[in-house]
Amino acid sequence: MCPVLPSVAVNVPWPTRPGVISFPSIFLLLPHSLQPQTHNTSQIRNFVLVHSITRRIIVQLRQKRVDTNGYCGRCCIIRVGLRQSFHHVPSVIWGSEWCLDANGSLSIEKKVKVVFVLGGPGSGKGTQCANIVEHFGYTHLSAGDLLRAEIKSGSENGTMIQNMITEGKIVPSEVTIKLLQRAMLESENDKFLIDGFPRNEENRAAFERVTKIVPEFVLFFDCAEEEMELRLLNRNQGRVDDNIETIRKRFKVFVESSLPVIEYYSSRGKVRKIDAGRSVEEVFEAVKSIFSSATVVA
Ligand SMILES: Nc1ncnc2c1ncn2[C@@H]1O[C@H](COP(=O)(O)OP(=O)(O)O)[C@@H](O)[C@H]1O
Ligand SMILES: Nc1ccn([C@@H]2O[C@H](COP(=O)(O)OP(=O)(O)O)[C@@H](O)[C@H]2O)c(=O)n1
Repeated sequence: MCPVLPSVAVNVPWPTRPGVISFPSIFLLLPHSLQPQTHNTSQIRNFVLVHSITRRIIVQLRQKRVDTNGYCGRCCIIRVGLRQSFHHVPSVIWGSEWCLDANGSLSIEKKVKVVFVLGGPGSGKGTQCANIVEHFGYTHLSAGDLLRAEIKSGSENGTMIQNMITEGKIVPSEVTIKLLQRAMLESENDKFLIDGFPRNEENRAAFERVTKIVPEFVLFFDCAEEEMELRLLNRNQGRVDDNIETIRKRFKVFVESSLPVIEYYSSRGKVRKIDAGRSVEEVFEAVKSIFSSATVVA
């Protein structure tokens, strides 16, 4: 019999340490027979730790039949926090790293390496990211793709996101950052190309404040507007924003809001600028040399 999980409202706090996605609220899934008030944690052998209880996780738990050691029936979820009680916690569950935080509470920690991929609309970010994924083992997270998927999912923010994209405007950081964080946590990889983000100062500052992640470097695809316009008009992906009116708005937003972000990182020596007006192959040659030397340095 599969465990029956109670629904739990979880308030997941923002992470607090540099380069680490940390969720101090850890939940222990236990067979009902081991109630929190009565159990001796050293006896617990049959459990799953999860960072937050989402519908997706509940479905996964049910499918995985976590109750594998002969326990059956109801399960309960308790919040735990004592370091000494959990010395026998296995180190890896579902590909995430687990450890104790500075306060001695259990947390999921996932150290991640991030490269921001920036450039005007149509500069070739997505095209080159696909190549980088293939050659350098990164996971590609396109902020635009995540936002479009959110619209499709029927999310309560869907209409707002749809309107912003149609107008070429930038979606509030909170929404985009949550999508990026979720995607990073759900991935088993620890190296991410974040494409099309941060797109303005608010995106940049909020991401840094919330995740404490500092990018390894920023890949900047520099391309003339005329070339980008031609590429977008020929992109042919049925996007609502690839029409001349919205394209012009996006160019304006790029110059006014995104270029200052690139300048910010440039003043900190983080920007690797590439002439993106050349052929896909030539651009990728330049990209390769940047990633090859970044790998050597790391
Ligand atoms: N170097 C290039 N030369 C010509 N066309 C390109 C080049 N890079 C990308 N494209 C094409 O231009 C369009 C926009 O590229 P894309 O990678 O989607 O840009 P972005 O992600 O920056 O908006 C796509 O149709 C793509 O096939
Ligand atoms: N950080 C981001 C990235 C994209 N977006 C929205 O998504 C649209 C498409 O972004 P995209 O990165 O997929 O495509 P390009 O404009 O780079 O071609 C943008 O014009 C914004 O409306 C956003 O609001 N915030």
